[in-house]
Amino acid sequence: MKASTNDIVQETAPKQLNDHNLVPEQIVPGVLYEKRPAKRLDGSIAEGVYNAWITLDNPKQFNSYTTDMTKGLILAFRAASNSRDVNAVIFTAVGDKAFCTGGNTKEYAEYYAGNPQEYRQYMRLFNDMVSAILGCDKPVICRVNGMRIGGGQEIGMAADFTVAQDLANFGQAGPKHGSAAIGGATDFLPVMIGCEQAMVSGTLCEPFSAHKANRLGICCEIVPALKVDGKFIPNPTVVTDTYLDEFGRVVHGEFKTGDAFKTGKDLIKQGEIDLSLLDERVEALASKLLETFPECMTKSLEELRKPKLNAWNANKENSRAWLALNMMNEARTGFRAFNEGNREVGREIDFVALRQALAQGAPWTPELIEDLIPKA
Ligand SMILES: CC(C)(COP(=O)(O)OP(=O)(O)OC[C@H]1O[C@@H](n2cnc3c(N)ncnc32)[C@H](O)[C@@H]1OP(=O)(O)O)[C@@H](O)C(=O)NCCC(=O)NCCSC(=O)C1=CCCCC1=O
Repeated sequence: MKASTNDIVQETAPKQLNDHNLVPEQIVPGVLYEKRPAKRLDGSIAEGVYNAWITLDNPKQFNSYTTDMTKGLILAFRAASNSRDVNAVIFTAVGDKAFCTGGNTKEYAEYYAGNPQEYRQYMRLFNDMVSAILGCDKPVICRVNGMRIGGGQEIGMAADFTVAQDLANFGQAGPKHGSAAIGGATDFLPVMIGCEQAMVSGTLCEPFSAHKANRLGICCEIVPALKVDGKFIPNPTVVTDTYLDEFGRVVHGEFKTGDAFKTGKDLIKQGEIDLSLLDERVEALASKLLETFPECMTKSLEELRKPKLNAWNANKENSRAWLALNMMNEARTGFRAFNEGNREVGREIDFVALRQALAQGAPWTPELIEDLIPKA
Protein backbone atom coordinates (compact mmCIF):
# COMPACT_ATOMS: atom_id res chain seq x y z
CA MET A 1 0.00 0.00 0.00
CA LYS A 2 1.23 3.53 -0.83
CA ALA A 3 2.41 5.41 2.29
CA SER A 4 0.52 8.60 3.15
CA THR A 5 2.30 11.97 3.36
CA ASN A 6 1.78 11.77 7.13
CA ASP A 7 3.52 8.35 7.33
CA ILE A 8 6.42 9.69 5.28
CA VAL A 9 6.72 12.71 7.58
CA GLN A 10 6.74 10.47 10.68
CA GLU A 11 9.51 8.38 9.17
CA THR A 12 11.72 11.11 7.73
CA ALA A 13 11.34 14.24 9.88
CA PRO A 14 14.00 14.67 12.64
CA LYS A 15 12.62 13.54 16.02
CA GLN A 16 14.23 16.54 17.69
CA LEU A 17 14.21 19.88 15.80
CA ASN A 18 17.10 22.33 16.13
CA ASP A 19 15.97 25.74 17.33
CA HIS A 20 17.41 28.44 15.02
CA ASN A 21 15.74 31.26 16.88
CA LEU A 22 17.96 33.71 18.72
CA VAL A 23 15.08 34.51 21.04
CA PRO A 24 12.05 32.89 22.54
CA GLU A 25 8.78 33.91 20.91
CA GLN A 26 7.96 36.25 23.81
CA ILE A 27 8.11 39.83 22.61
CA VAL A 28 8.38 43.09 24.60
CA PRO A 29 5.42 45.26 25.75
CA GLY A 30 4.15 47.24 22.77
CA VAL A 31 4.74 44.45 20.27
CA LEU A 32 2.35 41.49 20.12
CA TYR A 33 3.27 38.25 18.41
CA GLU A 34 0.65 35.67 17.65
CA LYS A 35 0.44 32.68 15.34
CA ARG A 36 -3.02 32.36 13.81
CA PRO A 37 -4.02 29.30 11.77
CA ALA A 38 -3.42 29.76 8.03
CA LYS A 39 -6.40 29.21 5.76
CA ARG A 40 -6.70 27.58 2.37
CA LEU A 41 -8.30 29.49 -0.52
CA ASP A 42 -11.65 27.91 0.33
CA GLY A 43 -11.41 29.28 3.89
CA SER A 44 -10.72 25.95 5.60
CA ILE A 45 -7.94 25.80 8.17
CA ALA A 46 -4.59 24.38 7.05
CA GLU A 47 -3.68 22.30 10.12
CA GLY A 48 -0.20 22.94 11.49
CA VAL A 49 0.50 26.04 9.35
CA TYR A 50 0.13 29.61 10.61
CA ASN A 51 0.35 33.26 9.76
CA ALA A 52 2.41 35.27 12.26
CA TRP A 53 0.58 38.43 13.30
CA ILE A 54 3.01 41.11 14.50
CA THR A 55 1.00 43.93 16.04
CA LEU A 56 2.16 47.35 17.27
CA ASP A 57 0.37 48.07 20.51
CA ASN A 58 0.80 51.72 21.48
CA PRO A 59 -2.53 53.20 20.35
CA LYS A 60 -2.49 56.26 22.64
CA GLN A 61 0.58 57.48 20.77
CA PHE A 62 -0.71 56.41 17.36
CA ASN A 63 1.28 53.17 17.51
CA SER A 64 4.57 55.06 17.25
CA TYR A 65 7.48 52.80 18.16
CA THR A 66 9.61 53.39 21.25
CA THR A 67 13.19 52.12 21.57
CA ASP A 68 11.93 48.98 23.30
CA MET A 69 9.41 48.40 20.53
CA THR A 70 12.12 48.54 17.84
CA LYS A 71 13.83 45.72 19.73
CA GLY A 72 10.55 43.84 19.94
CA LEU A 73 9.97 44.17 16.20
CA ILE A 74 13.44 42.86 15.36
CA LEU A 75 12.82 39.84 17.58
CA ALA A 76 9.31 39.30 16.24
CA PHE A 77 10.41 39.35 12.60
CA ARG A 78 13.29 37.05 13.44
CA ALA A 79 10.93 34.62 15.14
CA ALA A 80 8.48 34.63 12.22
CA SER A 81 11.27 34.29 9.67
CA ASN A 82 12.63 31.21 11.42
CA SER A 83 9.36 29.46 12.16
CA ARG A 84 9.03 26.42 9.93
CA ASP A 85 5.27 26.51 10.30
CA VAL A 86 4.75 30.17 9.38
CA ASN A 87 3.36 30.93 5.92
CA ALA A 88 3.21 34.74 5.94
CA VAL A 89 3.64 37.65 8.33
CA ILE A 90 0.80 40.09 8.88
CA PHE A 91 2.32 43.34 10.16
CA THR A 92 -0.34 45.57 11.70
CA ALA A 93 -1.33 47.63 14.75
CA VAL A 94 -4.03 47.93 17.38
CA GLY A 95 -7.17 49.98 16.66
CA ASP A 96 -8.45 51.75 13.58
CA LYS A 97 -6.77 55.18 13.87
CA ALA A 98 -3.12 54.50 13.14
CA PHE A 99 -0.89 51.77 11.82
CA CYS A 100 2.12 53.78 12.97
CA THR A 101 3.20 57.43 12.95
CA GLY A 102 6.90 56.68 13.19
CA GLY A 103 9.41 57.14 15.95
CA ASN A 104 8.03 58.12 19.34
CA THR A 105 8.23 61.91 19.35
CA LYS A 106 8.00 62.09 23.16
CA GLU A 107 11.06 59.90 23.49
CA TYR A 108 12.81 61.82 20.68
CA ALA A 109 12.10 65.15 22.42
CA GLU A 110 12.73 64.11 26.00
CA TYR A 111 15.61 61.64 25.63
CA TYR A 112 17.34 61.89 22.26
CA ALA A 113 17.14 65.66 21.57
CA GLY A 114 20.67 67.05 21.90
CA ASN A 115 22.12 63.57 22.47
CA PRO A 116 23.54 62.34 19.16
CA GLN A 117 25.53 59.42 20.58
CA GLU A 118 22.40 57.95 22.13
CA TYR A 119 20.40 58.52 18.95
CA ARG A 120 23.12 56.84 16.90
CA GLN A 121 22.69 53.74 19.06
CA TYR A 122 18.91 53.96 18.65
CA MET A 123 19.42 54.20 14.89
CA ARG A 124 21.33 50.90 14.98
CA LEU A 125 18.14 49.34 16.30
CA PHE A 126 15.98 51.23 13.80
CA ASN A 127 18.16 50.11 10.89
CA ASP A 128 18.13 46.53 12.13
CA MET A 129 14.34 46.70 12.39
CA VAL A 130 13.95 47.74 8.74
CA SER A 131 16.54 45.14 7.69
CA ALA A 132 14.67 42.47 9.69
CA ILE A 133 11.52 43.19 7.68
CA LEU A 134 13.38 43.22 4.35
CA GLY A 135 15.24 40.05 5.32
CA CYS A 136 12.26 38.07 6.58
CA ASP A 137 12.16 34.65 4.90
CA LYS A 138 8.35 34.84 4.81
CA PRO A 139 6.24 37.26 2.76
CA VAL A 140 5.26 40.31 4.81
CA ILE A 141 1.83 41.88 4.40
CA CYS A 142 1.34 45.31 5.95
CA ARG A 143 -2.29 45.43 7.14
CA VAL A 144 -2.85 49.18 7.26
CA ASN A 145 -5.51 49.62 9.95
CA GLY A 146 -5.06 53.43 10.06
CA MET A 147 -2.67 56.23 9.17
CA ARG A 148 0.86 55.29 8.10
CA ILE A 149 3.06 58.34 8.57
CA GLY A 150 6.80 59.10 8.93
CA GLY A 151 8.79 56.10 10.12
CA GLY A 152 5.47 54.21 10.09
CA GLN A 153 5.33 54.66 6.33
CA GLU A 154 8.95 53.54 6.15
CA ILE A 155 8.52 50.27 8.05
CA GLY A 156 5.26 49.70 6.13
CA MET A 157 7.00 50.15 2.78
CA ALA A 158 9.67 47.68 3.86
CA ALA A 159 6.87 45.06 3.82
CA ASP A 160 6.19 43.17 0.58
CA PHE A 161 2.48 43.94 0.25
CA THR A 162 0.24 46.66 1.60
CA VAL A 163 -3.49 46.20 2.05
CA ALA A 164 -5.19 49.25 3.55
CA GLN A 165 -8.51 50.38 4.88
CA ASP A 166 -9.46 53.45 2.87
CA LEU A 167 -9.72 55.95 5.76
CA ALA A 168 -5.97 55.61 6.33
CA ASN A 169 -3.70 58.44 5.24
CA PHE A 170 -0.13 57.94 4.10
CA GLY A 171 2.89 60.25 4.07
CA GLN A 172 6.10 61.58 5.54
CA ALA A 173 6.70 64.03 8.39
CA GLY A 174 10.49 64.53 8.45
CA PRO A 175 11.25 68.03 7.15
CA LYS A 176 8.31 69.49 9.12
CA HIS A 177 9.45 67.93 12.40
CA GLY A 178 13.21 68.27 12.09
CA SER A 179 14.19 65.08 10.31
CA ALA A 180 14.77 63.74 6.81
CA ALA A 181 12.80 60.72 5.63
CA ILE A 182 15.99 58.67 5.32
CA GLY A 183 14.79 55.77 7.44
CA GLY A 184 13.75 54.02 4.22
CA ALA A 185 11.43 56.46 2.47
CA THR A 186 14.09 58.12 0.33
CA ASP A 187 15.23 54.62 -0.69
CA PHE A 188 11.86 52.98 -1.25
CA LEU A 189 9.66 55.78 -2.57
CA PRO A 190 11.54 56.46 -5.82
CA VAL A 191 11.45 52.78 -6.78
CA MET A 192 7.85 52.34 -5.69
CA ILE A 193 6.11 55.49 -6.94
CA GLY A 194 8.70 57.21 -9.15
CA CYS A 195 11.14 60.03 -8.42
CA GLU A 196 8.76 62.96 -8.91
CA GLN A 197 6.01 61.71 -6.57
CA ALA A 198 8.69 60.56 -4.12
CA MET A 199 10.08 64.09 -4.11
CA VAL A 200 6.63 65.53 -3.42
CA SER A 201 5.96 63.11 -0.56
CA GLY A 202 9.43 63.18 1.02
CA THR A 203 9.79 66.96 1.07
CA LEU A 204 6.35 68.56 1.36
CA CYS A 205 5.03 66.10 3.97
CA GLU A 206 1.42 66.42 2.78
CA PRO A 207 -0.55 63.32 3.71
CA PHE A 208 -2.33 61.53 0.86
CA SER A 209 -5.30 59.19 0.85
CA ALA A 210 -5.34 55.40 0.60
CA HIS A 211 -7.07 55.79 -2.78
CA LYS A 212 -4.15 57.87 -4.01
CA ALA A 213 -1.67 55.44 -2.43
CA ASN A 214 -3.37 52.67 -4.39
CA ARG A 215 -3.22 54.67 -7.62
CA LEU A 216 0.44 55.59 -7.10
CA GLY A 217 1.31 51.93 -6.55
CA ILE A 218 2.20 51.92 -2.87
CA CYS A 219 -0.75 49.70 -1.88
CA CYS A 220 -1.81 46.59 -3.76
CA GLU A 221 -5.37 46.73 -2.45
CA ILE A 222 -7.67 49.00 -0.46
CA VAL A 223 -11.05 48.29 1.11
CA PRO A 224 -13.82 50.46 2.53
CA ALA A 225 -14.02 50.60 6.32
CA LEU A 226 -16.78 53.11 7.03
CA LYS A 227 -20.29 51.77 7.56
CA VAL A 228 -23.20 54.18 7.38
CA ASP A 229 -26.68 52.75 8.01
CA GLY A 230 -25.15 49.27 7.97
CA LYS A 231 -23.58 49.68 4.50
CA PHE A 232 -19.94 50.11 3.57
CA ILE A 233 -19.16 53.40 1.80
CA PRO A 234 -15.87 54.74 0.42
CA ASN A 235 -13.96 57.37 2.38
CA PRO A 236 -16.31 60.39 2.09
CA THR A 237 -13.50 62.96 2.47
CA VAL A 238 -11.88 61.75 -0.76
CA VAL A 239 -12.92 62.04 -4.43
CA THR A 240 -13.73 58.48 -5.45
CA ASP A 241 -16.46 58.90 -8.08
CA THR A 242 -14.63 61.08 -10.62
CA TYR A 243 -11.40 60.31 -12.41
CA LEU A 244 -10.69 63.57 -14.27
CA ASP A 245 -11.56 67.19 -13.66
CA GLU A 246 -12.79 69.51 -16.42
CA PHE A 247 -9.18 70.09 -17.55
CA GLY A 248 -8.37 66.39 -17.77
CA ARG A 249 -6.32 66.26 -14.56
CA VAL A 250 -6.60 63.19 -12.36
CA VAL A 251 -8.60 64.02 -9.25
CA HIS A 252 -9.44 60.49 -8.13
CA GLY A 253 -8.00 59.93 -4.64
CA GLU A 254 -7.46 63.63 -3.88
CA PHE A 255 -8.98 65.04 -0.69
CA LYS A 256 -12.21 66.97 -1.12
CA THR A 257 -12.03 70.61 -0.08
CA GLY A 258 -14.22 73.14 1.75
CA ASP A 259 -17.75 72.13 2.69
CA ALA A 260 -17.50 68.80 0.86
CA PHE A 261 -14.55 67.83 3.06
CA LYS A 262 -16.37 68.94 6.21
CA THR A 263 -19.49 66.98 5.23
CA GLY A 264 -17.28 63.93 4.69
CA LYS A 265 -15.70 64.36 8.14
CA ASP A 266 -19.17 64.60 9.74
CA LEU A 267 -20.24 61.41 7.96
CA ILE A 268 -17.20 59.60 9.36
CA LYS A 269 -18.19 60.73 12.86
CA GLN A 270 -21.75 59.44 12.37
CA GLY A 271 -20.75 56.06 10.94
CA GLU A 272 -18.95 53.10 12.47
CA ILE A 273 -15.57 51.75 11.44
CA ASP A 274 -15.52 48.07 10.59
CA LEU A 275 -12.25 46.41 9.58
CA SER A 276 -13.81 43.05 8.66
CA LEU A 277 -13.27 43.60 4.92
CA LEU A 278 -9.64 44.45 5.61
CA ASP A 279 -9.20 41.18 7.48
CA GLU A 280 -10.95 39.26 4.71
CA ARG A 281 -8.65 40.64 2.02
CA VAL A 282 -5.51 40.18 4.12
CA GLU A 283 -6.48 36.56 4.80
CA ALA A 284 -7.26 36.02 1.09
CA LEU A 285 -3.81 37.30 0.13
CA ALA A 286 -2.15 35.10 2.77
CA SER A 287 -4.10 32.11 1.38
CA LYS A 288 -2.84 32.79 -2.14
CA LEU A 289 0.70 32.88 -0.75
CA LEU A 290 0.08 29.59 1.06
CA GLU A 291 -0.71 27.81 -2.19
CA THR A 292 2.87 28.07 -3.51
CA PHE A 293 6.22 26.28 -3.06
CA PRO A 294 7.81 27.78 0.06
CA GLU A 295 11.45 27.94 -1.11
CA CYS A 296 10.46 29.34 -4.52
CA MET A 297 8.40 31.91 -2.64
CA THR A 298 11.37 32.95 -0.47
CA LYS A 299 13.67 33.17 -3.50
CA SER A 300 11.11 35.29 -5.35
CA LEU A 301 10.85 37.62 -2.37
CA GLU A 302 14.62 37.92 -2.17
CA GLU A 303 14.85 38.88 -5.83
CA LEU A 304 11.86 41.19 -5.94
CA ARG A 305 13.01 43.03 -2.81
CA LYS A 306 16.36 43.90 -4.39
CA PRO A 307 15.47 47.38 -5.73
CA LYS A 308 14.38 48.39 -2.22
CA LEU A 309 17.09 46.45 -0.41
CA ASN A 310 19.98 47.69 -2.58
CA ALA A 311 18.98 51.32 -2.09
CA TRP A 312 18.52 50.73 1.65
CA ASN A 313 21.86 48.97 2.08
CA ALA A 314 23.68 51.65 0.10
CA ASN A 315 22.48 54.44 2.37
CA LYS A 316 21.52 53.17 5.80
CA GLU A 317 24.88 53.66 7.58
CA ASN A 318 25.40 57.20 6.29
CA SER A 319 21.81 58.01 7.13
CA ARG A 320 22.34 56.77 10.67
CA ALA A 321 25.35 59.03 11.19
CA TRP A 322 23.63 62.07 9.69
CA LEU A 323 20.46 61.56 11.72
CA ALA A 324 22.50 61.28 14.91
CA LEU A 325 24.28 64.60 14.37
CA ASN A 326 21.04 66.24 13.24
CA MET A 327 19.75 65.62 16.77
CA MET A 328 21.93 68.57 17.84
CA ASN A 329 19.94 71.19 15.99
CA GLU A 330 16.97 70.68 13.65
CA ALA A 331 15.66 67.42 15.16
CA ARG A 332 16.24 68.77 18.64
CA THR A 333 14.07 71.76 17.78
CA GLY A 334 11.43 70.09 15.61
CA PHE A 335 10.65 67.12 17.85
CA ARG A 336 10.55 69.32 20.94
CA ALA A 337 8.16 71.65 19.09
CA PHE A 338 5.84 68.71 18.30
CA ASN A 339 6.08 67.33 21.82
CA GLU A 340 5.73 70.60 23.72
CA GLY A 341 3.14 72.20 21.44
CA ASN A 342 -0.55 71.51 21.12
CA ARG A 343 -3.45 72.26 18.78
CA GLU A 344 -3.78 75.84 20.08
CA VAL A 345 -0.17 77.05 19.83
CA GLY A 346 0.79 74.66 17.03
CA ARG A 347 3.33 71.87 16.89
CA GLU A 348 5.72 73.22 14.30
CA ILE A 349 8.31 75.98 14.54
CA ASP A 350 8.21 79.27 12.65
CA PHE A 351 10.26 78.06 9.69
CA VAL A 352 10.61 81.52 8.20
CA ALA A 353 11.99 82.94 11.47
CA LEU A 354 14.60 80.15 11.53
CA ARG A 355 15.56 80.76 7.90
CA GLN A 356 15.81 84.50 8.55
CA ALA A 357 18.10 83.89 11.54
CA LEU A 358 20.32 81.50 9.56
CA ALA A 359 20.38 83.91 6.62
CA GLN A 360 22.13 86.37 8.94
CA GLY A 361 24.64 83.74 10.00
CA ALA A 362 23.16 83.13 13.49
CA PRO A 363 24.54 79.96 15.16
CA TRP A 364 22.34 77.27 16.74
CA THR A 365 22.30 78.38 20.37
CA PRO A 366 20.05 76.97 23.13
CA GLU A 367 18.37 80.40 23.25
CA LEU A 368 17.52 80.29 19.52
CA ILE A 369 16.05 76.80 19.94
CA GLU A 370 13.91 77.87 22.94
CA ASP A 371 12.69 80.91 21.07
CA LEU A 372 11.63 78.88 18.02
CA ILE A 373 9.59 76.33 19.96
CA PRO A 374 5.91 77.29 20.29
CA LYS A 375 5.07 77.52 23.97
CA ALA A 376 1.92 75.79 25.15
C1 LIG B 1 -0.18 63.97 11.48
C2 LIG B 1 -0.26 63.11 12.73
C3 LIG B 1 0.31 61.75 12.45
C4 LIG B 1 -1.75 62.95 13.15
O1 LIG B 1 -2.28 64.20 13.49
P1 LIG B 1 -3.67 64.26 14.30
O2 LIG B 1 -4.65 63.34 13.70
O3 LIG B 1 -4.01 65.70 14.41
O4 LIG B 1 -3.36 63.65 15.75
P2 LIG B 1 -2.50 64.28 16.92
O5 LIG B 1 -3.36 65.04 17.84
O6 LIG B 1 -1.28 64.98 16.38
O7 LIG B 1 -1.96 62.95 17.64
C5 LIG B 1 -2.79 62.19 18.52
C6 LIG B 1 -1.99 61.77 19.73
O8 LIG B 1 -0.97 60.87 19.33
C7 LIG B 1 0.30 61.39 19.68
N1 LIG B 1 1.26 61.02 18.64
C8 LIG B 1 1.07 61.05 17.32
N2 LIG B 1 2.16 60.65 16.68
C9 LIG B 1 3.07 60.36 17.64
C10 LIG B 1 4.42 59.89 17.61
N3 LIG B 1 5.04 59.62 16.44
N4 LIG B 1 5.03 59.68 18.79
C11 LIG B 1 4.42 59.92 19.98
N5 LIG B 1 3.15 60.39 20.06
C12 LIG B 1 2.50 60.60 18.91
C13 LIG B 1 0.10 62.91 19.74
O9 LIG B 1 1.08 63.52 20.56
C14 LIG B 1 -1.29 62.97 20.34
O10 LIG B 1 -1.24 62.72 21.73
P3 LIG B 1 -1.61 63.90 22.78
O11 LIG B 1 -1.49 63.24 24.11
O12 LIG B 1 -0.58 64.97 22.55
O13 LIG B 1 -2.97 64.37 22.42
C15 LIG B 1 0.51 63.80 13.87
O14 LIG B 1 0.22 63.14 15.09
C16 LIG B 1 1.98 63.77 13.67
O15 LIG B 1 2.50 64.51 12.87
N6 LIG B 1 2.67 62.93 14.43
C17 LIG B 1 4.12 62.89 14.50
C18 LIG B 1 4.69 62.26 13.27
C19 LIG B 1 6.20 62.25 13.37
O16 LIG B 1 6.84 63.29 13.39
N7 LIG B 1 6.77 61.07 13.47
C20 LIG B 1 8.20 60.91 13.59
C21 LIG B 1 8.78 61.08 12.23
S1 LIG B 1 10.52 60.90 12.18
C22 LIG B 1 10.69 59.19 12.16
O17 LIG B 1 9.78 58.47 12.31
C23 LIG B 1 12.05 58.66 11.93
C24 LIG B 1 12.25 57.34 11.80
C25 LIG B 1 13.60 56.79 11.73
C26 LIG B 1 14.55 57.66 11.10
C27 LIG B 1 14.50 59.00 11.66
C28 LIG B 1 13.15 59.51 11.86
O18 LIG B 1 13.03 60.70 11.96
